[in-house]
Amino acid sequence: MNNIKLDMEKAFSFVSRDEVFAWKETMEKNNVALHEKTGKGNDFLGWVNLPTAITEEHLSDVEETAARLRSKKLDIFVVIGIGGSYLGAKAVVDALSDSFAHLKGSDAPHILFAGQNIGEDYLYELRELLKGKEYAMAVISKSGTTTEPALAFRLLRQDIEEKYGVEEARQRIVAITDESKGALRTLANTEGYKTYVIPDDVGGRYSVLTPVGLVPIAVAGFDVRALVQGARDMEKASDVNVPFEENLAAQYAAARNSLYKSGKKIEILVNFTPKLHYFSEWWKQLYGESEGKEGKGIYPASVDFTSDLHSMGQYIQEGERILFETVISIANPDNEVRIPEDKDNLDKLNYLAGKRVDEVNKMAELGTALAHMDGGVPNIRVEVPKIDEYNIGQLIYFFEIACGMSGYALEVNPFDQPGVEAYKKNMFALLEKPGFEEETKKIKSRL
Ligand SMILES: O=P(O)(O)OC[C@H]1O[C@](O)(CO)[C@@H](O)[C@@H]1O
Repeated sequence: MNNIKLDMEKAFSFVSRDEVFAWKETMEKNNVALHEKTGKGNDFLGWVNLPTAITEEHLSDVEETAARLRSKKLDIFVVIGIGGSYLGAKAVVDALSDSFAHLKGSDAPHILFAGQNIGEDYLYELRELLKGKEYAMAVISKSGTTTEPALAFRLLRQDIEEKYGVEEARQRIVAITDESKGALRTLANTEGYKTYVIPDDVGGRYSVLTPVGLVPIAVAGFDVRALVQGARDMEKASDVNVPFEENLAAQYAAARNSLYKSGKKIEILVNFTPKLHYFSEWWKQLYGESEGKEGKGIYPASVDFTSDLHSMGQYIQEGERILFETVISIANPDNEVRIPEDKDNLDKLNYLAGKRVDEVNKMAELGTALAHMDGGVPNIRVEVPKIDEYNIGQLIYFFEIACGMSGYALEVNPFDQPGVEAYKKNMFALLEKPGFEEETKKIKSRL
């Protein structure tokens, strides 16, 4: 079953339906290359069949770990990781959580993140907070050597061992990393932490349905089975035997490539609910790292509407005409709020009395799409019935498989990220990391 609807009508006045559908053969071929592992980066395609490959035992194991940790009556579960080892869990947990859960208190621990930045104040304040809280943590790094999470884990590991003692700390740390390589694997084996493996053939940005995402999402109290089921159903709906005319992910990949070729260099992922803010951050890494290389690629940006209509709205309406929008539209919010009558009507809102707030939001969405279209910004709409585990699982796989097909259409390897190394090399040289002596000399001569 496919719950997602794709509406490209408001893009078709910029690139015709025929132009988009002319990608049929290419996208079908690209989909086969992903499934048969014959294209570029084919050693990183473990995510393609991941949803259907996830076993019952694996899901039970993740749920047992989550239950064991939660039995410690945690206030906070800290997830240490960066990029793909952070954004998937953050996206799903934020989408599914009550916006004010941290102030309302609940049975589930609050999920906080570390190692996703090198902000000294952030780390200081987090450590101060944790002193007075019950907590446990997951440390997530595929390579096991990324500086940001390694640094955060070095600090937080010392703290947790000091607070609970080494033995109990071991019971409160889960390590999610490579099966055999990397410093984190070595440490986890030595310490006897509960560990999960990030498969070799699944890159960070495609790893949300591995334990990288599933463990934090389960600890937060969400239904990982429904999430995986949503992804499984989208895996089926995007399979190679599904023709382009019915394969929405292939159509989305085609539309964005048509728009790119027509000069629309920036894709803005738009939401109309703040719950999806981090879903856009996850999507940005997925598309940015996959496509932005060899001097090519659509630049993935994002906005939260209607908030950002009052900041970025001006540029989108009238700035440089290199933009298109992809709107994730949620058909039904979880809750109902009706606008009350007001006897004085000073705000002149009585014409809305009795209507749901979502009706106003939906008209803002439609009005924005029409205005932006009139202003030269094509609009693709991805409609999802509601935000829940199942539908988020569908969306995740939809964007992943579309990204693979789209990256191949750009003729890049969508599964590497060589450009990320440049900053690391300079940072290590500047920090005088052993082994970087030559680079240190060179970089210092530039300062
Ligand atoms: O899980 P790791 O190996 O710590 O990597 C984290 C992130 O760093 C990158 O390798 C580069 O940003 C991403 O691709 C990845 O998601």
